[in-house]
Amino acid sequence: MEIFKYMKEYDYEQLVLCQDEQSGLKAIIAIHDTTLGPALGGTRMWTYASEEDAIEDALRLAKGMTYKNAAAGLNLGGGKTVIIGDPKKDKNEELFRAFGRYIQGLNGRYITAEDVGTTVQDMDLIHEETDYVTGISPAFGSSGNPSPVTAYGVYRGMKAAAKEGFGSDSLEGKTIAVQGVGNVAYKLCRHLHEEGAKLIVTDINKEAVQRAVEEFGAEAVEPDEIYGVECDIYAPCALGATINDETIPQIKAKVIAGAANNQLKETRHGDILHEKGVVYTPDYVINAGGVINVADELHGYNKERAMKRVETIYDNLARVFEISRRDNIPTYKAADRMAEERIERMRKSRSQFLQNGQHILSRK
Ligand SMILES: NC(=O)c1ccc[n+]([C@@H]2O[C@H](COP(=O)([O-])OP(=O)(O)OC[C@H]3O[C@@H](n4cnc5c(N)ncnc54)[C@H](O)[C@@H]3O)[C@@H](O)[C@H]2O)c1
Ligand SMILES: CC(C)C[C@H](N)C(=O)O
Repeated sequence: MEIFKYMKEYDYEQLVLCQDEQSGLKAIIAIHDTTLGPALGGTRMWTYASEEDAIEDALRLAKGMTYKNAAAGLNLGGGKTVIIGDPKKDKNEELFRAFGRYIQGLNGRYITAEDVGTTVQDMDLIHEETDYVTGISPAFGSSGNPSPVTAYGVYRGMKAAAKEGFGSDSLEGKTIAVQGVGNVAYKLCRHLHEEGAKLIVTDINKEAVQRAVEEFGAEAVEPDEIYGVECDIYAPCALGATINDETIPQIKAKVIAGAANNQLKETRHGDILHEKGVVYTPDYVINAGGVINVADELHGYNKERAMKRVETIYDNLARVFEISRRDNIPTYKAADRMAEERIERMRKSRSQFLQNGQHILSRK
């Protein structure tokens, strides 16, 4: 991978490599765009096949956060971190504190939070060294684990997608295939079960599947069977790139709506879904509940205010579907257009009222 060429092509601002021998920290902080404000995005801890894979993941996820934050109406740019390591084996206090010092060194250009493989406890350790971390324990007056709020936002967004696909936003009696029943999807399944949906679930973690079977009466299938099941809605809630050349021919759902980031392997897969008449719900619009929730901490956390904003996911998606229908473009393009137009509008107006390029943290 030619890193500068890649960064130039997609307009990245900064890539920071952090190494600390003592703790074993190897982290990559990618900052995509700070036009709207400091870059906010979670920290993922994962075992990558190569350093190049890790860098590419950080870059892709950071760009996704630029679009997610812009589309959600937040005054925040996009960034993301990946820590190379096994979250089950390689975590220690020194590692997260060393990482916290690297974040502090960026002086507010990047603010972190949870992502796959990291927890509230990890954020509390990072907080020992920096203020530029959100999703820390409620004991600090913060919002805690963002996953339940992400799940609620996905649930509301799925209803907006159902309205587009089936003419009604009721999920009662709908069959929903859920891939991955981890932190977000477990809570999502609870909302869906309470509304009377039928659930088909899968996960590589058998205990997670068993919990969904026992608590929500879900039907369990093997991980590679989930794409082909008879269902109304497919909800990808594990990792990214599951909508691809192999899976699209198998998917029978009319609507795709789930929590995972970067669901389309390539943008052309969004074009194929559009041609097939499948309602694809852009991932970064539907899964913005968590970031909306942690972003509220920057103003002194107020749960009621945060949840009110999470409700806007329904209307944001209705707008995306409307643009897609009006201009006959795939929904992912409609969402990109909405986000890019906001960034461009703010880029122009900022020169009129924020001459120093100050961002919201400087007003704290
Ligand atoms: N947690 C949040 O607030 C949040 C916010 C926005 C987006 N997301 C995205 O939503 C997704 C889920 O996040 P999470 O916090 O629930 O993560 P998680 O790790 O708790 O859950 C993911 C689940 O997927 C399972 N899984 C992994 N590979 C699988 C496969 N091939 N087949 C079936 N199951 C598989 C895992 O075993 C795990 O149970 C991720 O893509 C994440 O980036 C999460
Ligand atoms: C809580 C957020 C800052 C990060 C979250 N993992 C996301 O992808 O949206």
